[in-house]
Amino acid sequence: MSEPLIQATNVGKTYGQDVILERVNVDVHQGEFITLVGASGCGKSTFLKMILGTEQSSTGSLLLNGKPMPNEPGPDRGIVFQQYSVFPHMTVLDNVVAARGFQKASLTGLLFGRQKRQARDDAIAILEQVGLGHALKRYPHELSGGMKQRLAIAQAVICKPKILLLDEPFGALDPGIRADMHALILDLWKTHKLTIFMVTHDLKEGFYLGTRLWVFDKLRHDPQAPNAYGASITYDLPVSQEGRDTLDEITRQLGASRPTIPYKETA
Ligand SMILES: Nc1ncnc2c1ncn2[C@@H]1O[C@H](COP(=O)(O)OP(=O)(O)OP(=O)(O)O)[C@@H](O)[C@H]1O
Repeated sequence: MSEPLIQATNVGKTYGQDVILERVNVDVHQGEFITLVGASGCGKSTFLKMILGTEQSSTGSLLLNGKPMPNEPGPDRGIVFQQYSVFPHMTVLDNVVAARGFQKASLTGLLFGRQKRQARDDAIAILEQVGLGHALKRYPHELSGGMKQRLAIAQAVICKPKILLLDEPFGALDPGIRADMHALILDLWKTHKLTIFMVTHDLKEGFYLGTRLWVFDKLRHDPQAPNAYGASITYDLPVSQEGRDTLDEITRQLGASRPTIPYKETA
C-alpha cells in the first residue's frame, strides 16, 4: 500500500492542565472518507484543527506526506464549519473568486488579468457543481442555510485542496436539505479525489457517508480529576456497503459492546 497521507503516532493535545486527546494512533490514505463521532467536547474539532494547522499536537508525531504537519493552514487543506463563513458584502461569485484570491495573492486577495479570468471561470464551474449556478449574483443574506453551506463548500473546493475538513457542516440544516448535501459531498469527494474528515453528531450520517468511522472516547476516567485523561479513537471501523445496509445492527452492537481498541500502556 502507498505511504499514508496522514500518520498520527501517539498524538496528544493538552490545554494547560486539561488533557483533551491522548495516544491517537492512525494512518490515513489518500481517498479515504473518515467520519468522526463522539461526545461533545471530546476533541473532534481539535483533531481537525491539528490537521488544518491552526493547532499543534502537544505530544507524539503528526505527519502529512511523511513530513511534520505544517504549523499553519495551507492550500492542500480546506475547511468548512457549521456556521456559514462567507463574506456578507460579496456576491456568491465574488465570494468564491475571493477564496481563490486569498490563496494565490494572500496579502490583498486581489487577482488581475488572466489569473482573475481563470478564477472566475473556475468559480462558475464549481458553483454549477454545487448547485448555485443560478445564484451567482445573489448576496449571502439572500440565500437559504443550505445554499450558504454550498457556497462555503465551493470556497473550500476552488482552492483545490487534497484534504477537506468538514466540522459538522450540515448540523444546522433541515433533514431534507441534509440529504441533498450528502449527495453533493459524495459527488465532490469522487470528482475531486478528496480525502475527507468530517465531524458529525449523527451516527447514521457517519456510517452513510464515510468509508471509515472513528469514535472518540475516553478510556481512562478519574472521577476526582475529570480532565486528567483525554480521549482516544476507541473504535476505528471500516464502513463497507454491507455496513451501510446493516446500520441498525451496527448501532446496536456499538451501544452494547466494549471498545475494540483496548487501552494499552505504550510509552
Ligand atoms: N483554545 C482552547 N483553549 C482551551 N481549551 C480549548 C480550546 N479549544 C478547545 N478547548 C477545549 O477542548 C475540548 C475539546 O474541544 P473540541 O471543540 O475539540 O470538542 P468537540 O469534540 O469537537 O466538541 P463538539 O462536539 O461539542 O463540537 C473542550 O473541552 C474545549 O473546551
